[in-house]
Amino acid sequence: MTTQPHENTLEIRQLNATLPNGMRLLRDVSLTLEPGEVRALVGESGAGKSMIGRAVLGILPSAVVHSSGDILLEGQSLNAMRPKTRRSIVAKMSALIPQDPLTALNPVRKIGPQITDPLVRIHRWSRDRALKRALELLERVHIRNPERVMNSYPHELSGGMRQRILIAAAFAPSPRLIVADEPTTALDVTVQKQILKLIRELQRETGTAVLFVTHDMGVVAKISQKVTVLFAGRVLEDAPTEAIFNDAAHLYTRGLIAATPTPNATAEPFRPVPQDLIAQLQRDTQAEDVRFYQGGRK
Ligand SMILES: Nc1ncnc2c1ncn2[C@@H]1O[C@H](COP(=O)(O)OP(=O)(O)OP(=O)(O)O)[C@@H](O)[C@H]1O
Repeated sequence: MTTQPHENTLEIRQLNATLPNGMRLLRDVSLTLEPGEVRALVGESGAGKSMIGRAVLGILPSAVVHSSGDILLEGQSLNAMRPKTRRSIVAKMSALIPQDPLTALNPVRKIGPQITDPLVRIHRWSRDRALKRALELLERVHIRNPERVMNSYPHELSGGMRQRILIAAAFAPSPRLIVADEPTTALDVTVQKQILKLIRELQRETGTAVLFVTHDMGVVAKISQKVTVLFAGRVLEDAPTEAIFNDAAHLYTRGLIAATPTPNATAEPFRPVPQDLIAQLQRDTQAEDVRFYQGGRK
């Protein structure tokens, strides 16, 4: 079966997510992700980065109500689908590399079936094919003695190894889209570098489009071609990574870049994003909320 190439692997159109108390977590978020592209979602804690990733994967917290917007995977509107179809399409086309590899793995199951089961259940592969692919991917992510690791429980492995396993599991079915949600945050600095390198290499080899959630502009520079900068669930800036670093349009983006610690000793010292800028953005956000609710949108 041949499939038509689509311009965008992912398209998010004016996505809003609101809590029942009216708090807006996502405000008209729109973005696109082309095949083979890495887009970083960046912003400080609480900006809504993970919420976007979760919305795409259909795993928003139950407290969140969607108020409007749509998500398209290879041109197919997820809103237009029945929930069961939507879940099946999303599971077949996408995968998650989570922040915390320990909680993402089932502690009482061996590693092997945790990689192979989704390949059999969701992708309808034979057990043999799934096993072969799991071993191949474990080798690719530099796991020594993959047979032994497949037979181990998560607690028998280091945090770095567990994250390699989740990367192998995410790439195993060759998904069109991967959401990587701060995949290096829970790891120590040297392991972080290796994991980032591995995701970059696998992404380039497979051409999988990646939505990469991070708060770290250093990571943004290393991994992405495009960047969406978020503040309080709102897109402040959307631009190619090079443009963001050379000539960011928004003061907040410049603040984030200046606030990134650098190993270069001659660089300017670390400066947090100025408080008056944050306060101004918070006022803008509140004013926007007033307009939103006065306009009768819910
Ligand atoms: N389960 C939940 N129920 C209700 N609100 C939530 C829930 N999880 C997160 N939120 C709220 O949604 C907003 C966005 O959270 P989100 O996790 O997307 O932020 P983030 O940018 O990924 O930040 P971080 O880097 O801290 O993970 C925050 O205001 C947060 O308090």
